[in-house]
Amino acid sequence: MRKIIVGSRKSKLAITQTNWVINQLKKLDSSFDFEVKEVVTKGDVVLDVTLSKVGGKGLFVKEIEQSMLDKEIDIAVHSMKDMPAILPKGLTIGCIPEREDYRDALISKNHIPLKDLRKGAIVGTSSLRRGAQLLAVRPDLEIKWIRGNIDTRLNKLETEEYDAIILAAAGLARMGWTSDVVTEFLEPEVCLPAVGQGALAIECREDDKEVLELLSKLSNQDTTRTVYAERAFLQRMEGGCQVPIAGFAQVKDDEVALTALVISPDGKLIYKEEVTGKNPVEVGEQAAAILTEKGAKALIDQLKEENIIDG
Ligand SMILES: NCc1[nH]cc(CCC(=O)O)c1CC(=O)O
Repeated sequence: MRKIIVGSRKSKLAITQTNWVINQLKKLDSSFDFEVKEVVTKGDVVLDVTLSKVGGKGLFVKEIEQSMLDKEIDIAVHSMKDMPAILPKGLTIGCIPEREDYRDALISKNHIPLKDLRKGAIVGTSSLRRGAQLLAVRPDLEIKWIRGNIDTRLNKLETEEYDAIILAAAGLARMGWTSDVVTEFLEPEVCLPAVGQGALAIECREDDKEVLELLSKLSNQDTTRTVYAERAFLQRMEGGCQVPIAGFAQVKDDEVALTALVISPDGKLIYKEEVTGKNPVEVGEQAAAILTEKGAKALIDQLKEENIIDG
């Protein structure tokens, strides 16, 4: 019986996601053993530094990918939104399971909703995308950088001067914490999610036929199509986790409907477009072309030059 070695980061969320995937795979096919191997990533070591200053996207996955190429591990479970647009040679996304809650969630002291937060309230987030979209509806808010794992951030809301923080609902849901902590779910009209938010990516070696066949059983078609559209858009815009770009797609009547957004960090300049079509990658590329035409790419390039975001 083959034992599949599953690489995982050490955070509670990473371990929870990894164990969830292993349990699903065991239910779908009982002919494999599994072992979890913890890998420390650069992203975990530098949690206190602003992510965009130390290399942004890819920080959480690089070491894991090297272990996979070196055959120390066979598969790895990642949050899709932490995945770089382009994978290293030899590796592939073996499957994308069904998406969890895609929304961002507001967690505030005394459960005060967004519209009732005091004037000038301090909101903690390390995401330009979230900060910009909040400022678009509440320009008076003060966006303050916050770093750390989900549990660290929830702790900082209690002990530091934040009035509220924003976290992905999916992470909270996977940890089983949603009902205890969430004040308000932010719908995509208010805060469009990050590309891939709420979805998982299971990465493996391209030539590992046995693992690919196993993983295909956990694939979800709608999620795969929507994530492909979102990532095609992201790739064309040359953005990353630390760029104020958002993209969220849903399947409607067998078509993929993608809403794509590029926004200035102060929330004042908004480029937004909805594109629908049968072919996910074409939908994403078309959204990128339209936003580029409107001037969104110029904004991204300008931000890069000003060094506000990582190149
Ligand atoms: N940026 C970090 C990150 N990467 C993935 C998740 C969990 C949610 C998901 O799987 O999309 C989180 C936490 C958060 O954004 O609150």
